[in-house]
Amino acid sequence: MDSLKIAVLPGDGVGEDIVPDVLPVLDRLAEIHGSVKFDWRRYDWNCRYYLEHGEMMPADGLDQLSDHDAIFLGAVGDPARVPDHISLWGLLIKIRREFEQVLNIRPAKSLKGIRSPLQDGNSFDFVVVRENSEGEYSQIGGRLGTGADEIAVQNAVFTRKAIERAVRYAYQLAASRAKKVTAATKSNGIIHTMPFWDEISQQVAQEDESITFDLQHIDALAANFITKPHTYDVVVASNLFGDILTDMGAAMMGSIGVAPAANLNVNGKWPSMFEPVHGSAPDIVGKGIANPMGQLWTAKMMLEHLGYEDMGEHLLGAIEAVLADGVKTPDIGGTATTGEVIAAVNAEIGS
Ligand SMILES: NC(=O)C1=CN([C@@H]2O[C@H](COP(=O)(O)OP(=O)(O)OC[C@H]3O[C@@H](n4cnc5c(N)ncnc54)[C@H](O)[C@@H]3O)[C@@H](O)[C@H]2O)C=CC1
Ligand SMILES: CC(=O)C(=O)O
Ligand SMILES: [K+]
Ligand SMILES: [Mn+2]
Repeated sequence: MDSLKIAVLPGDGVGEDIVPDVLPVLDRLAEIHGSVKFDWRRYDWNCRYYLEHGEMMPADGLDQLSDHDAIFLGAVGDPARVPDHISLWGLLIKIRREFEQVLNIRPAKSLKGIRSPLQDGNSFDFVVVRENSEGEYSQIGGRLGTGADEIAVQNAVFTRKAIERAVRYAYQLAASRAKKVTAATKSNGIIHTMPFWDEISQQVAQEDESITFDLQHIDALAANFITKPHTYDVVVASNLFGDILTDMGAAMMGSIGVAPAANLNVNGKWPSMFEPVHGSAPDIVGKGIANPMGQLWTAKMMLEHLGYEDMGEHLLGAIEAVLADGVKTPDIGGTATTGEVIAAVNAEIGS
């Protein structure tokens, strides 16, 4: 039997409320399928660790993580105690960068049992491919001066290699879906990087004419998400645009608590990392009402990535059945607790 060595990082906030309780569901799924078992290795690296040690993870933290089949993470951030740029860049973004998890794949679709805030919210199904290694999230820049003359400069970095990689991945994905790729741009306002993005994505688009390709300015695209969400299949976007569009996708589904994500390493050198779209939700932490669906659906993406598609489908089926049954946390209109939703998914999985 295969054994999968998975690094488990609950992280902060609701990550700690959800992640540990999701693992037994996956163990049960593995037991039923009989072809694999999980070897969970927990790492409690988070803002508490930072306050004790002055860093978000040990100096050899990445070394320790490198030796796993995947990383299963909750969320990072405790903004009342540690500035976000320190906590996120010290753990989450550090792992994404150092492990070359260059793509962040974030599906969104209408789900039975959840009411979308959209008027036309019952028939959308799209995936955002977010460039995850560069773009607007760069460490290049700085601050200068004081008082009224104080300034800050932040440089965005775009490379041909990363743009081609993201658009090609979007194309591959679209080929197995509705054969449509939309690239998010803003070349009418950002005059160096975004025309570069447009040019390269159009070049990649020319390689495969079986896919419909469209460039849309991010402002119009955001509006279209609201008014005609069913017109999207695969959306490819820079790091910042993809970050924003995927919180929108989550909201369109009914709550950020249900949205999953995969940070993919595509060169096979390091593990990929699976974490839901949401953050640590400090406003609801410890109340037992955090929605675990996003973390569960994220687990489905991890299983799929590791080659256990059947287990992933089984899990997603159970998630959808529980939603349709109305076992829901308050963010999606229910009264169930985190634990009750997880128990319902566990029961739905069968034995
Ligand atoms: N990938 C990550 O680890 C991310 C971390 N963060 C960090 O998380 C902290 C909070 O950030 P926010 O901007 O407030 O975003 P957030 O995603 O944590 O919360 C936004 C809103 O969604 C709700 N929410 C989030 N997850 C939920 C769940 N599972 N069930 C029900 N409701 C849920 C929260 O209660 C809040 O009202 C910050 O430190 C931020 O930097 C934010 C986004 C992503
Ligand atoms: C940090 C953040 O907001 C994200 O990765 O989605
Ligand atoms: K997260
Ligand atoms: Mn985000």
